[in-house]
Amino acid sequence: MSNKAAVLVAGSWGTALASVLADKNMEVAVWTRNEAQRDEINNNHRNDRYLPGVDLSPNLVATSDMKEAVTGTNAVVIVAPSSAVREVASMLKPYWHEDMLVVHATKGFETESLKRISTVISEELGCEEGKIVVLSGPSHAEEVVKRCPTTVVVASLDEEQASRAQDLFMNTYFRVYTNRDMLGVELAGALKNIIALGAGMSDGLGYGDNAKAALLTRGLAEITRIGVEMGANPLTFAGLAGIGDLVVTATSRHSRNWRAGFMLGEGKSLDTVLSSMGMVVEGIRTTKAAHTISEKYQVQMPIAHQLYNVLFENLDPKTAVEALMGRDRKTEMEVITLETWEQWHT
Ligand SMILES: NC(=O)c1ccc[n+]([C@@H]2O[C@H](COP(=O)([O-])OP(=O)(O)OC[C@H]3O[C@@H](n4cnc5c(N)ncnc54)[C@H](O)[C@@H]3O)[C@@H](O)[C@H]2O)c1
Ligand SMILES: O=P(O)(O)OC[C@H](O)CO
Repeated sequence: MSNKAAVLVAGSWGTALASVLADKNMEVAVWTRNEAQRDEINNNHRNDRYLPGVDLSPNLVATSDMKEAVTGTNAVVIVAPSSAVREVASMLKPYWHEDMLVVHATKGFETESLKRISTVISEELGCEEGKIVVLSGPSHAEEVVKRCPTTVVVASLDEEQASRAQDLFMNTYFRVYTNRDMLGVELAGALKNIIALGAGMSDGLGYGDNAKAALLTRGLAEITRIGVEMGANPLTFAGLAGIGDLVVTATSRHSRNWRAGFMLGEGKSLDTVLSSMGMVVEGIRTTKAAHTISEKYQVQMPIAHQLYNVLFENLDPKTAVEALMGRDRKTEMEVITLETWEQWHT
């Protein structure tokens, strides 16, 4: 692999992943459409809007020219918001070649088509889905740039591509595991943001740790239920991309999803919340996607359903909690067992 990597785009997570690579003494080109941001990175080694107060490595160079960003590299990392992935991948297309490792670190779906991000990228590049790797797991950009110990998972339909991605990113503070279940890793990374919104909302309403533990546990149950129905391995949801990322997102003030939920719980409107964030809150689009997916697969996702009502049907958050607490009596053991999953897949 060449010693140069390209990262498309320069938001919080793109800049943090670029820093991981720069710490491995790689030459890293970060592509951004924003020329002021490009100049700030190149002249001041800062990206203050997205990572305030962080000094970036001089190995990290920004450019607004896609050709310049990706020329001379066979490792490209796409870290655009889900709403922009198709557009960014289409800009990469003229420079894509068979030997290029393409890793994406976006957590969401293409809302209109309900496609996963790896599908969107492979469609735009005109390549097999096995050429794409997803990187996911519990990882706040703010902690990665401080070199706090962090573990993530990379998954691909092609294990060799996943190993290449593991080699690319692994360093002393950034530990990378592989996983063969790309579908499960992508679903877990996207869907946990809904539960993080709900956990923030619960905190904003003034509810306590009992409520949050309930949301995390039952949230994981509904993520696993839909994931297994769609063909994912249930064990993926017990791993870094599942419970790991759910915990880090739903319990941390770094999380934009948790913060947005908190403000909604305090009674702020969705418009007010969005205009004050200034960064992507993927859980909002993902709640819409999950609402449609749960209907399509006829799988109950009660927490996502109530979040949908709060976000898009003006339901008062407190009433949403009452609706969740007042559901029909259930047994806890409805989550599909590994045995059942294996029977379905043999
Ligand atoms: N921030 C984190 O800690 C973190 C960690 C893991 C995964 N992620 C995921 O990474 C993805 C990106 O999140 P982020 O935190 O970097 O977002 P961000 O809000 O910090 O930055 C988004 C960037 O995308 C750019 N952008 C938006 N639309 C664009 C377009 N059409 N063309 C080109 N650039 C465009 C913006 O200008 C901005 O620089 C999300 O899916 C998120 O869930 C984030
Ligand atoms: O800040 P959030 O809520 O987008 O979450 C960031 C990451 O997904 C945490 O792993």
